[in-house]
Amino acid sequence: MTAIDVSSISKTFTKKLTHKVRALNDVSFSVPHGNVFGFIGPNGAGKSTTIKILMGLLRPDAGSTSFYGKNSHLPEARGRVGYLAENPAYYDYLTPRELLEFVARYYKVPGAESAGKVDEVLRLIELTHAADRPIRSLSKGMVQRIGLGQTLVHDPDLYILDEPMSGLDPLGRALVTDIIQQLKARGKTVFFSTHIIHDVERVCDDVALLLGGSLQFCGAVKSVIDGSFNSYEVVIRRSDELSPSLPDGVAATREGDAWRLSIPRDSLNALLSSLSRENELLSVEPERRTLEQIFLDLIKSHRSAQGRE
Ligand SMILES: Nc1ncnc2c1ncn2[C@@H]1O[C@H](COP(=O)(O)OP(=O)(O)OP(=O)(O)O)[C@@H](O)[C@H]1O
Repeated sequence: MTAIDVSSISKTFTKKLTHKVRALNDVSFSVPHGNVFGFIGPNGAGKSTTIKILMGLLRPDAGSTSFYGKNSHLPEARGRVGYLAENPAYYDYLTPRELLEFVARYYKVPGAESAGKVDEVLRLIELTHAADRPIRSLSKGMVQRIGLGQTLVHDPDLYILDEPMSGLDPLGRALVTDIIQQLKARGKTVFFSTHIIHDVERVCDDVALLLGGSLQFCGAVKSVIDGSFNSYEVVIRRSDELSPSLPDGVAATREGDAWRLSIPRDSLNALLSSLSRENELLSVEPERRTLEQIFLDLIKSHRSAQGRE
């Protein structure tokens, strides 16, 4: 079942009457139900514009979006969604408990369940101790956690979170990634935008990269990382000079009675048989790059291609 479908959306903003900004250019992707999906891209790539179109806060110039097969702008489609906006503003004289009770009433959570649900969410976002203090007296990170909390109150199937880790310290980020993992374990779908690619690598099944309003990549995180390596790290035991001598392109460092070699993928087979004849092989591992390194390279090559145009 497809939770989110984005089909060929485009959006151009007009600034100062004449200046046009093409924020999205024919973007399409879909998110299967039960998936944790990371939506990444540099500042101005079009992430928030996509999310606002999904939530019906902006109309696309072309294309369409749906939640579970229904136009995402319809109230019955949006009722299944918990949404965290990029820069949410709350009535700051309310307390976290009052705000969550308000959200529960808005989503018609039955009165008998509401108090228990609000307490559960306060516990989950670790704000029980501050539940009855006005929001204006809370830190930025606590307010960000309330933002996540208000998406959880009506227990929706789908979560659309615009930068849920923004403004959080490492403990706060770990809490958010933990909540996302709990949602996944309960069969929920989570779609979130972020600049923190490391968090995508930790929690996401799939990832999409948006650059300059166009989708550059969309696929499984595991396949990006598994497919990205182009060399192997080989460790051999040998306390004197290596034999046979190494060809160009192979880096070697000595560590005590072992040597650590970095061997290009296409030279591995040939070299491994001669190395193993004269040395004791300790390990052979692909030298994987992180998702961050892979995407930074993609972003840099996109920018240099744009510079050449
Ligand atoms: N209301 C608007 N009027 C004019 N231009 C806009 C408007 N909203 C967004 N833009 C422009 O559209 C482009 C995409 O912006 P968007 O906020 O979607 O990017 P983003 O990927 O979410 O960036 P960030 O990571 O900085 O939040 C940018 O060039 C931005 O200046």
